Amino acid sequence: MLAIVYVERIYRDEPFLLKVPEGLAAKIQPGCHALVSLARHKASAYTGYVWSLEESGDSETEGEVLDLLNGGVPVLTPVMLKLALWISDYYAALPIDCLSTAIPAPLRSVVDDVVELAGFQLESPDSRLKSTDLRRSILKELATAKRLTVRQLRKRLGRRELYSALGELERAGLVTVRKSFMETKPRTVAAWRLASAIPEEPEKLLARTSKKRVAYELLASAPQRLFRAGEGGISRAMFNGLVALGLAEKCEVPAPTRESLRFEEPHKEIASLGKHQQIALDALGEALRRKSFQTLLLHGVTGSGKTLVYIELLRKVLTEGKTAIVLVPEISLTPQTAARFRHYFGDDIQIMHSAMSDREKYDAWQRLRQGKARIALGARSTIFAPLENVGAIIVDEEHDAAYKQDRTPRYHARDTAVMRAKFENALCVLGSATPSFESYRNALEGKYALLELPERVDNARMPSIKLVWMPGSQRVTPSISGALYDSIRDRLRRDEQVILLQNRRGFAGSILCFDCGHTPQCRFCNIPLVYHTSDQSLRCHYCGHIEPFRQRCPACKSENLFYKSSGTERIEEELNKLFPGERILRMDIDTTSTKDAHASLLTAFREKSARILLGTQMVAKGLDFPEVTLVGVLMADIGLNLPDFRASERIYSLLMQVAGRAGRSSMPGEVLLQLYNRDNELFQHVIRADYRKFFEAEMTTRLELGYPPFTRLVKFECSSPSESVAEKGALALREHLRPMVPEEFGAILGPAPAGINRIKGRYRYQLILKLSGIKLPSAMLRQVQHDTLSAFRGENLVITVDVDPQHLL
Ligand SMILES: Nc1ncnc2c1ncn2[C@@H]1O[C@H](COP(=O)(O)OP(=O)(O)OP(=O)(O)O)[C@@H](O)[C@H]1O
Ligand SMILES: [Zn+2]
Repeated sequence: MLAIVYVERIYRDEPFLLKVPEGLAAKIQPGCHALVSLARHKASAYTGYVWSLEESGDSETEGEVLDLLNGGVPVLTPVMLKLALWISDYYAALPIDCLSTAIPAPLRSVVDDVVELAGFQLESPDSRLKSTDLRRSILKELATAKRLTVRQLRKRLGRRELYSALGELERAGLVTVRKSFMETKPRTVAAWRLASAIPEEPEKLLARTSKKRVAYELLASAPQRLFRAGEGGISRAMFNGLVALGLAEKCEVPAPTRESLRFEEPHKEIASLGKHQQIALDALGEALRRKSFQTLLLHGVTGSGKTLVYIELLRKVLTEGKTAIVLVPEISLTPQTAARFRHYFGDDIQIMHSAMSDREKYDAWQRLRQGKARIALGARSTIFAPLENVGAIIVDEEHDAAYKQDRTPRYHARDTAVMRAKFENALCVLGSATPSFESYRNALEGKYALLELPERVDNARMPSIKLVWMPGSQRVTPSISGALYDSIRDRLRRDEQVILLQNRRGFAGSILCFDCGHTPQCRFCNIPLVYHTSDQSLRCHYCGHIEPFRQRCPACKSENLFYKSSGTERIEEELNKLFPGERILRMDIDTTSTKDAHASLLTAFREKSARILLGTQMVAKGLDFPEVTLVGVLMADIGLNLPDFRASERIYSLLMQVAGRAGRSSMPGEVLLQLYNRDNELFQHVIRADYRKFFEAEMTTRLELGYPPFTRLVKFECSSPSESVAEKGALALREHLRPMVPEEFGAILGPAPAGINRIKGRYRYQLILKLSGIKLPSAMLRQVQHDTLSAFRGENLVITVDVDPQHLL
């Protein structure tokens, strides 16, 4: 028998044709993780993934399969194999990179696994499995050494069929094979609760004002509950002091996993679905019953109750005996959503968190693989959850750019979700208040079914949105207008809550005039120019056009220019002056870098220990706080400075998302957008909050300028420590590309320096290939890459290819 295997660490497109030894022939299957030896690389063993199997023929083999890992159980289902190869083909990445991306790292490395003799043996080994030399030797080694790593066993017994033998022994209950993980975290932590038998008159033991009394009162307030050090501000020493007095007892509890240190929210019972929710759910139920692949776009305004529709759909999916995947842009930003899912599905849902340890990732994977959890919820890579019999894949906030992976393979999880649903014969549900143009266009053209939730649930109304034109407004501080100040003050008087967004998205080095609001643009591309300090120039990062810059606004000659985003910290100071004594929660990269900082900030806001939440983009997504009645955005138009044709789409969606945080209950919401470019048509669309109109207007521009979704883009990036090599590489690449792109089907733009033109000591130049109506086969794209590189051997040139880039910077 022969196996076709993609091998790790070998960078070639084609799989290897390998011999399968007799002993493995009965067990090997497509999707198995295999240990292999290659004829041309005798010295070391490699691992790889079995793609398919063939009868032996005359074809020449390139090595052989030595063994099967993971107990011979395939790590990739047939659908996953297909999906990985689709990613490879569509995103022009090596198949092996795509296959290994689909499997979590802790599963891929096996040499450190620990093998031990099983503790109890009820039957003698011989009655259960055939004894072979290798199996006997393994048992003998373990009898003396007690525990060995696979690496140690390999040294003693050789690697041939070792894993298979271990797998057999493990299945017969004779040995255990465990993953060993470098854990820095303790497995258990101490916790305290009120002692079960308390001495009489406990107060007498405690001085009236002592900290210990505070700690005691905390424990007494919830006698059954376990408290951890730090809770209620009580230290470990203080709790131990109570133990010494006989007032408390100490226990060991399992260390909280990343995911269980989570945001808790009181559950809200919902009597019935709203009218539109019910219509959408009925359509989804109908689609599910058809048992065939379909993509549906759920376009629901903010606060329309999309989450509940997902939950009801998932219930139906589980009832049908199927499994499901739910993707969210980032878990830590949406703890409320995660908490809701967990409430409904408990252990049936496996939440994948980016901060999980290796062990947690491994355990999560096994739970899903073994069907112990039937729903996987997580960010981008959760699209590879090892579930079988998938009934539905839900992509929440499908427009979010976080779904695109920014390293090889540069897949888009939303598009990958659609493909996986197709291979699984499942439903794919894309949800958003502001769908991506790609998805909305597909819906209008009938490729996707369109489901709409045009109203908020529970009689809540959409907030009213007003613009505050900064150049013509009186200001109370440099960043806060009188209008915004008055509104904040009103809310605080009524004891309502406020969310403030310091928008800095996309302020990537372009310039804004404080006086007239002008931003210099490329006259060829209609996108803002980027300021380069090194040579005092403005450059177009799309076409490469350069013009000199003299520190004055080209429109009004003012020198009062804004170059860099002003931070949230400064706004916080301004707010402190305006509202002395008011606690302000600041949420940005600096305040959320520590563990669980997100969850605790949001908890504080929910408990109303603060009424103002100020932050960057992080405050715009998914938050659901009924008492927020005002949303203020500082510099609402800054995103327009992004040298990217998607700038308007992104800023529209950011503003609609953040505006959507206001007025989600019976209290009406108000939104104030402070801006400079009031004339930009975008803001008229924002005020009207009519997505469809905005889409139509923006699509006209896209069509005129030939941008996606009317064309498809491929971005090439050439980087090198030498600027001239990077640039020459890009030029050479362009020459290789030119013959492949007939003029009527596309254009090559650039080379131009990338937005951040030097990262980690490497200069970056980029080329953008714009294709209309054709697709270049990925083999061709890789060939071009390869041919260019071969002329730059030894010059440290790296070329990356990004199909459907989300950012042109
Ligand atoms: N039928 C209903 N009756 C009452 N309340 C509901 C109903 N459906 C959902 N809700 C509540 O309405 C609120 C908004 O729902 P949800 O967060 O799902 O909205 P959404 O559409 O995801 O909005 P966004 O896009 O802004 O995140 C939640 O607090 C939810 O519990
Ligand atoms: Zn240009």
